Amino acid sequence: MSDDDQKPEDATPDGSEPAENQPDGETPAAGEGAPDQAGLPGWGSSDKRRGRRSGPMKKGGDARAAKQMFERVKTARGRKSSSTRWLQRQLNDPYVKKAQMEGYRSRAAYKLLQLDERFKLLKPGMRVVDLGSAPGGWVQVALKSGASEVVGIDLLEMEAIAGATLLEKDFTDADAPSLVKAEMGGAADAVVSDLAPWTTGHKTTDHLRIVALAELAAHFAVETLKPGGFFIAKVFQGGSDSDLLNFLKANFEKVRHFKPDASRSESAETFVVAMGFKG
Ligand SMILES: C[S@@+](CC[C@H](N)C(=O)[O-])C[C@H]1O[C@@H](n2cnc3c(N)ncnc32)[C@H](O)[C@@H]1O
Repeated sequence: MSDDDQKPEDATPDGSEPAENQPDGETPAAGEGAPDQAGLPGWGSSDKRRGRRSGPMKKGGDARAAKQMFERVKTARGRKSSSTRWLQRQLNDPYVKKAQMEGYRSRAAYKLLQLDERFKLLKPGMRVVDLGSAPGGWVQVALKSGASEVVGIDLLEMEAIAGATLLEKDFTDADAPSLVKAEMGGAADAVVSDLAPWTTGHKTTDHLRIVALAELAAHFAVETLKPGGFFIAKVFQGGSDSDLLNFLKANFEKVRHFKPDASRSESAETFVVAMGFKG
């Protein structure tokens, strides 16, 4: 695989963060346009979002506002310090604010937008499968790009999005791929996967779990895509996923790695993008 597209400054080593019991690299945006976090099982409990460092404070008014937020967070009773760190990071994350302002359900939306900006993937009329779709940021991006059909699947319940079919199901269930295909009712132009297991903080374990999901997604893509279609999957940097890469290279014209700016630099996540499905 060519790493031409990999930004070296983002190549943080795995395990640079303390143990976290949360899907790596993404959390839903709070506030307007975002689902009520408490209403999302798994995502809803801030106790599950642990161990993140906050970003740097901004100068001027933003800094004052951030400090007020920080103090409010700091003095909250009964909240674990890990939850306070998560909340503090959320409050200071520019992509969380942008998602709230622009009506995206998650800051993850900007990852797909930036992947699309880099590789020019999404086109009007496309049929898109979104694996690990909750709370729905990528679904929104696909629909905004003019997708004619979007089918999303997630372990978590998702609030409906007009124009999309959303399945609440474990994608690793034996019948999940056929259910998604049945909902599509035909071949797809794109299979995108932001699937992220809860991380344990153990580098090797986390890497193996995310690669297993990415491999499952890749095999599904090869069974589902039209010739010329594309596949995106979240993976972790710094591990050996040569089986996945060899599989993608054998089935697609071009395979690249790319870490969008919206992917936090301290997160080990990156994305593999496979274009031009050979059919
Ligand atoms: C990073 S989040 C996805 C964010 C989404 N792309 C967005 O834009 O809102 C990862 C999602 O993968 C889901 N997930 C993890 N393992 C899964 C599985 N086995 N089956 C279905 N969904 C899974 C999690 O529930 C979580 O919602």
